[in-house]
Amino acid sequence: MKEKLKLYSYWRSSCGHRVRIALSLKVIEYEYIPVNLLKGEQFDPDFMKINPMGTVPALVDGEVVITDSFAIIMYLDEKYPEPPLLPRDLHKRALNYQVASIISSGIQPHQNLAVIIKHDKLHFCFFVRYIEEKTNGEEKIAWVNNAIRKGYTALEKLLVNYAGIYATGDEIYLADLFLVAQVHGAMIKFKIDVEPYPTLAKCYESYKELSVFEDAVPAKQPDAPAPMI
Ligand SMILES: N[C@@H](CCC(=O)N[C@@H](CS)C(=O)NCC(=O)O)C(=O)O
Repeated sequence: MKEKLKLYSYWRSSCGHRVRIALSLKVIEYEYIPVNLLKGEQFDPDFMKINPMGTVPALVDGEVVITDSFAIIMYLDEKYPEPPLLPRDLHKRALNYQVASIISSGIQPHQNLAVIIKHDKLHFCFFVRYIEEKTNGEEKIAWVNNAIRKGYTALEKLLVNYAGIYATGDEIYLADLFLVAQVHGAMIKFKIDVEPYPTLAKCYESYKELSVFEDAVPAKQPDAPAPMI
C-alpha cells in the first residue's frame, strides 16, 4: 500500500495553514504530525533532520522531503494538477506569485513568533519576541502592525482591479491560500482586522463560505486546544 503524505505542522502556523488548504482543495489524504512550536519541538534532532531550518511546515512524500510552504504547494500542484493553483493567463499567474511572495517574505517573517536555543534553553528571540525583549510590548505591537498594514496596503492596490469573488478572479488560486491564512492568523493573533482593505475583506468573506477552507482552519486541527466552554 502506498504510504500517505506526512505533514509536519502546528495548528497556529499560518504557513502550515496554506498547505492544509492546498491538500484539502486537491482532496489529498495525509497524516498530520504536530510539532509544538511553543515547546520547541521544531529543534528536536529528529525534526531538524527533516528541516534544518527548524520551522514548519514540512512535507514528506516517501523519499521526497520538502520544507517551505511555497515549495510544498508548488510540488503538490505539479504532482496533483487538479484543480490547478495557477491560472493559465500569464498576468494573473504573476499576480498570484506576487501575492504569495509579499505574504511569505514581506509579512509573515515580521510576525513570526520564532524561537532560538540559547544557553541550552528555549528562548523566544527572533523578530517579534526579540523586539518585545529589547524594547517593550508596545514596540512589538507597533512593529507587527506596521509590517502587516504595509503588506495589506500593497496587496489591496495589487488586487483592486483584478479580484472577483476571490483574489485574482472567480476561481481559487495560489494567492487565495496565502491570503486566507494571513488574514485569519493576523486577526486571531494580533487583532488586525482586514476591514480597511475592501478587496481583501471581500475575498475573506468569500473564503468563509467554502468547506475546504473551513476544514483547514487552525482551531480544527488535531493539536489545537479544546475550545473553552
Ligand atoms: N518560509 C517558510 C517560513 C516557515 C516559518 O517561519 N514557520 C513558522 C510557523 S508559520 C515557524 O515554524 N516558526 C517557529 C520558529 O521560527 O521557531 C514557509 O513558508 O514555510
